[in-house]
Amino acid sequence: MARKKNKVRATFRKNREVRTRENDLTRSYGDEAAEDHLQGERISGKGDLTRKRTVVGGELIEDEAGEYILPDVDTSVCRPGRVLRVQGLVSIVRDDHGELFSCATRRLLKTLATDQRHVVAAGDHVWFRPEGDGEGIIERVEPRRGLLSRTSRGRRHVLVANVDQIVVVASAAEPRIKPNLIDRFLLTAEKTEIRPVVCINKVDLVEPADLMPLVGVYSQLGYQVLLVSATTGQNIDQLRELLAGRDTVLSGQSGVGKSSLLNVIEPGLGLRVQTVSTESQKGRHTTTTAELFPLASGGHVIDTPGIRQFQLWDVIPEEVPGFFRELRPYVSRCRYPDCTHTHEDFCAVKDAVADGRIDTRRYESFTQIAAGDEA
Ligand SMILES: Nc1nc2c(ncn2[C@@H]2O[C@H](COP(=O)(O)OP(=O)(O)OP(=O)(O)O)[C@@H](O)[C@H]2O)c(=O)[nH]1
Ligand SMILES: [Zn+2]
Repeated sequence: MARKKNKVRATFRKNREVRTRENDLTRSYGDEAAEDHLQGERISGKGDLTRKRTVVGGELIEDEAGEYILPDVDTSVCRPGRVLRVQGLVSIVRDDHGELFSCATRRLLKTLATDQRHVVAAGDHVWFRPEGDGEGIIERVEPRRGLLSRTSRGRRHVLVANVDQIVVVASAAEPRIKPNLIDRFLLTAEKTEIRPVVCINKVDLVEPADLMPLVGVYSQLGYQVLLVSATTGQNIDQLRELLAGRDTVLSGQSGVGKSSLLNVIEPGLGLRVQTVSTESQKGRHTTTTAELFPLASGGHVIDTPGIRQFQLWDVIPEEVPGFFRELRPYVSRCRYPDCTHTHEDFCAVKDAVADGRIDTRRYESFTQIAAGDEA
């Protein structure tokens, strides 16, 4: 019988130990579980390192050495799958052949979730035990990366896991292009550390040359920029290629053409996307149930109204400079360690703006966001 046992080595670093452990556990079981683990048994190790051993339901989840042990899975009966969406206690899991299963979650894993939140999130890679009739039991959740989450009542709720990229969609016209809004979307993408791509749609409505200065700024910052038109099909192949085999969140202001782009990339998919949007009209800003839509080319697009508009991530003013790529090299060179880079003298950021090393418009975006101004 094939048994699969995985050990994920937790990296310990002085001072960052607790955070690192939180991240490690978060990747695997979600934040709520992580919080509980951290309240668990602690054993002092060398220096200021603190180590603990966690046992849940009689099963060892983590040993003193910080080895994180995933539950055993009997691979002769269990199958790998992907969670497309979570509906209450049921997760819709798609196996490698595209077959769908309504899965409950094994009790051991549930122990790791606390009160309201499910331990399984949309996008999770799982091992599940098929139980016939399109049903199954999730036995194990693989470690996560690329998380989109939301904080509610002081807890982080994972909306979707294992996202590869965020495509920030803007439109060249109707609605007119709003660079500051692109910056806001990029900032939230930077916060998640998921690769952002800028996609400007409706280029059929403008002179391409008019977009070049803006495209130049983003390209220089290292962002990939695509100029497309859902109407004429311009560069749609490029966008299709970008989505193939990856898990992508499409976000952007309402009306920029996200649904239209998905429709031309994959007819039929758009229809389903429409259904989701219509269903969620009632609670437009509160619906956060993420759903993965498999693409014929492999990969998925992830759609939820909340994620589309990107209103879920709160950013505190002090972290804003870190999310502007071009500001990062300068922030540590200001005279005052708590420099806000707005009104201070001897500010390396302002100096860089003054002599053109930082784009003025981007700097203005930065000051607006850091001041907490509405878009
Ligand atoms: N001229 C032009 N119009 C487009 C293009 N793409 C979409 N549109 C139009 O823009 C409008 C909005 O498109 P949608 O696809 O609904 O926009 P959306 O971003 O999905 O909007 P939400 O669902 O509200 O988030 C529709 O009337 C489309 O026909 C394009 O490339 N060129
Ligand atoms: Zn400064």
